[in-house]
Amino acid sequence: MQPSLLLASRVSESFHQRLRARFGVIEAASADFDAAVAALTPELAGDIRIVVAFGSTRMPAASLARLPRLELICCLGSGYDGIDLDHARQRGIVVTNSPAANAASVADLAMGLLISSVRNLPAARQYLEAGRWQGNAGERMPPVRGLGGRRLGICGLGAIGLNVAKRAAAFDMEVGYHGRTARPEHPYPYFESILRLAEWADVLVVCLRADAATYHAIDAAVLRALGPQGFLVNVSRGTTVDEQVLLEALKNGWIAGAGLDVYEHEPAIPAELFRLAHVTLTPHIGGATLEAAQEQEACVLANIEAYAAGQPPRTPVPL
Ligand SMILES: O=C(O)C(=O)CO
Repeated sequence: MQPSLLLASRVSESFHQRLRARFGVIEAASADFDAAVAALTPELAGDIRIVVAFGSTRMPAASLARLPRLELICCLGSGYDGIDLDHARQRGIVVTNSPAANAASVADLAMGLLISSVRNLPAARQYLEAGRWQGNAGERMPPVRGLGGRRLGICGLGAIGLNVAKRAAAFDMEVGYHGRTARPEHPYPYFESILRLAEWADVLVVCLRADAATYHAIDAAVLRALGPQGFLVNVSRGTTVDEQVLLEALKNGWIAGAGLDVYEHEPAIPAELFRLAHVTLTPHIGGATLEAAQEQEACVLANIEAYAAGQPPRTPVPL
């Protein structure tokens, strides 16, 4: 009998077919992992050896415990913060991610959010909708400072951060960064803390891995240091930013605006954010390009094939 695999996130048809060729694929009956696991009969749950899902899928110990023969969790994407890693470690469950597979895609979106923020795209649309664009010589939206020459502070110079830096250079921006360690092999100035980076930068782009060390790394002090002309873009995880403090900052003009793809309690978004015209919001679509999906799925397949052949996983995450 083929080992069972629980597919908890949407994937391409070709990937689905390849999984079906080797495993008994059980599709999650709900977009919520807990509900999907709760909906399985004990027999089905007892057969599952592999879970494939986006790494932001919340997989708490209580649900993982209902899969007693689980051996491998493969994350589509770079993050794996949704998984109770202590539980995985204690049970010897191997966890893999797809490092760098979606870095270009996420960096593209970061630039999109950056341009949208700096050039006021949500407000521009509202301006049109309100019928304020009248005649050729009529009222125009006030000019703003362009991107060229602005200082871009990257929090986290991993694969995504490096792709952001490359794109920013094409926009004639100055790049600096903060990360766990300095990376002298890259030409950008290193700042010893996010606070120092925020003092220097006009725009902060957050590309941090979510863990205990980066929880609420963007706090009141950082936002105040970024200042009333500054913008925040977050394409990493919502937990890296204190969302309540960010709301205060946006409402009270501590910063000029924000572009957000990720939220602290996804998929819930504070309703107040929708009322702010200087905020661009997207529903965690950083990695949602066909190219990224293809690379992520190839990486998951390589890990699953190694597992099926009794070999070490290709891209395990540290447990
Ligand atoms: O790679 C990931 O984990 C993502 O969430 C991309 O947005």
